[in-house]
Amino acid sequence: MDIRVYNKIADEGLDILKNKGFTLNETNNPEGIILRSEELNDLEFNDNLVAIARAGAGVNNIPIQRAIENGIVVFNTPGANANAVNELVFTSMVMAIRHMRFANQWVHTLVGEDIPKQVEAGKKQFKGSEIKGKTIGVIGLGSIGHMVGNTAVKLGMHVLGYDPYIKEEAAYRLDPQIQRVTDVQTIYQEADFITIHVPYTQDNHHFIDKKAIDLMKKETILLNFSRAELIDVASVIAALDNKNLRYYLTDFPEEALMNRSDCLLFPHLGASTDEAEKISAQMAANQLSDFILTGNIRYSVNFPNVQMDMETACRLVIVNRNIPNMITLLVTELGEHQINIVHLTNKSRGDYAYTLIDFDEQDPQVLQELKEKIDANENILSARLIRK
Ligand SMILES: NC(=O)c1ccc[n+]([C@@H]2O[C@H](COP(=O)([O-])OP(=O)(O)OC[C@H]3O[C@@H](n4cnc5c(N)ncnc54)[C@H](O)[C@@H]3O)[C@@H](O)[C@H]2O)c1
Ligand SMILES: O=C(O)[C@H](O)COP(=O)(O)O
Repeated sequence: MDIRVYNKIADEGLDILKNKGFTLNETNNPEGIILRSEELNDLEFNDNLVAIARAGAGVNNIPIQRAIENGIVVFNTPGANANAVNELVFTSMVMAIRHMRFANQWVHTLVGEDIPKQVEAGKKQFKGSEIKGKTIGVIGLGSIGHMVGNTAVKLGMHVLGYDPYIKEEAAYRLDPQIQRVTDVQTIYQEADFITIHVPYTQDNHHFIDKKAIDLMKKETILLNFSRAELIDVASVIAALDNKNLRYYLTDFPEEALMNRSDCLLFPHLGASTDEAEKISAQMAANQLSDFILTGNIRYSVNFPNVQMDMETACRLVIVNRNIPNMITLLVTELGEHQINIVHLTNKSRGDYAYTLIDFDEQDPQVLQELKEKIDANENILSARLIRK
């Protein structure tokens, strides 16, 4: 069993894979892929590939729809790097309004034995302001956004939160002082800081565009630690130029933003901490290896959670279209091969469904015939046999 590793995945995750008997990067036909931000949208899937695990949150670098059609399960690691991003968001806000970039640069220019005196004389040029008492608008209240909102409350900010798709468990985690708004325009019109924490999809390209920026208060500070494509940078630059926006703080630099005193640019550092890299790699490795070894699914972005203890000699793992009669078809096929089903579970999500069937048949010829029969059905997107 081989896993293709892209990007710098923490050793703690790779060790999990090795300890479970996987090899890393040894073949051109791996069963699984583990990655961070590697762009895979044009990747041609190899025959053995059954799963892709993203050690991190964003999956816009993975061709999810094409993966589904090939029966490939895609995972991410919700929440694993949320605190790292949360801390960077507030660091960047304080850096901006306390002029820390320029203050630090200035101090490094000082020479002579009277530096303390020069510091006291020169510090007035860097007088800043505080975030306490200001209003922050948080767009997206998931793993990162809810933490940002809660931290902002603790720092004495007034928090407006917007997330029409928030999951119930995320809503429970929100500090009650966060004011939920049902219209994102309220955030544009009222916030001093606006930070966006939503996944990038084709539907929300330039989520924050000229129209949105035109609604913002003069001197708003805009933060983007989610994805470059969520924000129309040309409109950001125009608003910075005419002082309608005060600062743009982002993890996604591009040429047009370079060398501006009103931008703080970071090299996509949100998740780059020892802690986040370790937890993300461990979660991704566990999800990927469990799926390959048992068929169980946790935290997939394109399939439902499915967990069933494997107590039999053999398990059939099926990805199929979510249409009538699929279970009947599978059960009939097993019956025709005189196979007695011990456990069966089936869950669907949208147009696709996932089925695990446990039984004790071990005759390789019978199993091979069964798999070929099932594979031949056009509504079965993938079929796999796992032996204990
Ligand atoms: N800079 C970094 O290094 C870094 C690190 C982690 C995540 N990210 C980015 O941040 C994104 C969010 O991460 P997360 O872990 O919080 O994800 P998440 O899935 O936990 O939360 C996303 C939230 O956005 C909400 N949402 C979706 N569409 C929305 C819309 N149109 N309007 C308002 N809310 C909407 C969802 O309901 C969900 O609550 C990731 O997809 C990734 O692109 C960047
Ligand atoms: O979506 C994410 O998790 C972040 O953008 C982190 O990306 P990285 O793992 O490449 O640092």
